[in-house]
Amino acid sequence: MQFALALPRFFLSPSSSFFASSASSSISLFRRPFSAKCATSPAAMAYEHELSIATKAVSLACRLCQKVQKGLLAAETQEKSDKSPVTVADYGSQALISWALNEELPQGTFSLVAEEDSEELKQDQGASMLDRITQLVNETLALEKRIDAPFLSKEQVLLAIDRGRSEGGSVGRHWVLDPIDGTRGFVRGDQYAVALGLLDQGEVVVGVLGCPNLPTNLIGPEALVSPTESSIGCLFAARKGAGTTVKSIDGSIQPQKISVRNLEDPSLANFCESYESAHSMQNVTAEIAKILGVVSPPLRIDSQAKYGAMARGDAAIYLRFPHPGYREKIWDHAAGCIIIKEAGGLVLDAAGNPLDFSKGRYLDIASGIISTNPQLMPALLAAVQAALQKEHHHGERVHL
Ligand SMILES: Nc1ncnc2c1ncn2[C@@H]1O[C@H](COP(=O)(O)O)[C@@H](OP(=O)(O)O)[C@H]1O
Ligand SMILES: [Mg+2]
Ligand SMILES: [Mg+2]
Ligand SMILES: [Mg+2]
Repeated sequence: MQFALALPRFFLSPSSSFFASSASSSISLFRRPFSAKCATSPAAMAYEHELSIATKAVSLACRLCQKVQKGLLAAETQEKSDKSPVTVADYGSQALISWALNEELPQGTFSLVAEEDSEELKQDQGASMLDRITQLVNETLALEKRIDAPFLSKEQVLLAIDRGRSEGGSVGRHWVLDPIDGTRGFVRGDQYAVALGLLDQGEVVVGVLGCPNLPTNLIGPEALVSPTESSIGCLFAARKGAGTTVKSIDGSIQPQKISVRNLEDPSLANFCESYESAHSMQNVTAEIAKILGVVSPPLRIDSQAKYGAMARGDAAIYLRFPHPGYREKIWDHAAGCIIIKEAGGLVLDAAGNPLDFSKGRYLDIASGIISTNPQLMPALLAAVQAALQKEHHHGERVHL
């Protein structure tokens, strides 16, 4: 019988689970999932193992990113062909998460849709960057304090990064990774997120957002001023049907259930949007806010940290209206989308359709992504249509 081929490696040999030996409390979690996955498991158990390994992989990557952000040197940042920045931390985070998930999942089953690839690193000018990434990955793995901490070669690092080339789609399971979302914020010393999701048959069923610079206290207009109690670094986690939780990355705050703001009067709402004005048309978002009667100033933060912040009530509305021609990628929204949905919110395109993650690496939407609670959504959709009509009349190439 060829049974063993289908078994996860950690199941065949307990010591081969990377995470299991680093935290004794996790051992039982890592041995349970195989039976949970193969038996007809109750809905409450679905994706529990996947959420657990995703949380651990994202925590590991956050550690690497925090270390790099503290001492980022110019030599550690590159410009991609589309002029966007990429750093040693983007590559290191992708390598770590890809490697860790592949270790934990049944052999041959791991499919990853991720933002980065190793093309630039394989060029002559990428050699020193690859050395640094390999060093960072191994230093981070060693911090897990395993006696037999693995050591990855440069080739293994490149291989792990390039596992992210999957096209995703509507069949089977695909992990979706943005190793650093908001690289511009990361380089600026601001907000960024490590964003990992899991698609099953085209639907996002698990999402984890590590936001190492997000205060654990609320940051919206109703934030209580209690600076002594706030720590920095939040990890949001959601799985289908089980709600959304947030905990602190440093372990000082245990996971707590969170929900979006339960607000019905749009004039009392506030909204969040990109920090980078090039990523979203701020004249359109200002017009939408005006139509709704929103008076609070926008909360502008980089990355999917916006989705996390909204899921715990920092903002009641999320608005994103890229300039015409921009194509949204699934890794920029997959984790954030389930974190909002499981916190009771809705994420739609500007026409009111749910986001479809089953079409490959891109989201196939005409214009804009919006999010709020179900009570406010009808008024928001009406305001969006009115604002887009107005833009259209002013001659901007806005798709309606
Ligand atoms: N012109 C543009 N319009 C909209 N989004 C853009 C953009 N250029 C880059 N982005 C995306 O915006 C993401 C950051 O999100 P936000 O605007 O919410 O901070 C970037 O993720 P990366 O930083 O992972 O490349 C990138 O995918
Ligand atoms: Mg990028
Ligand atoms: Mg991104
Ligand atoms: Mg990125």
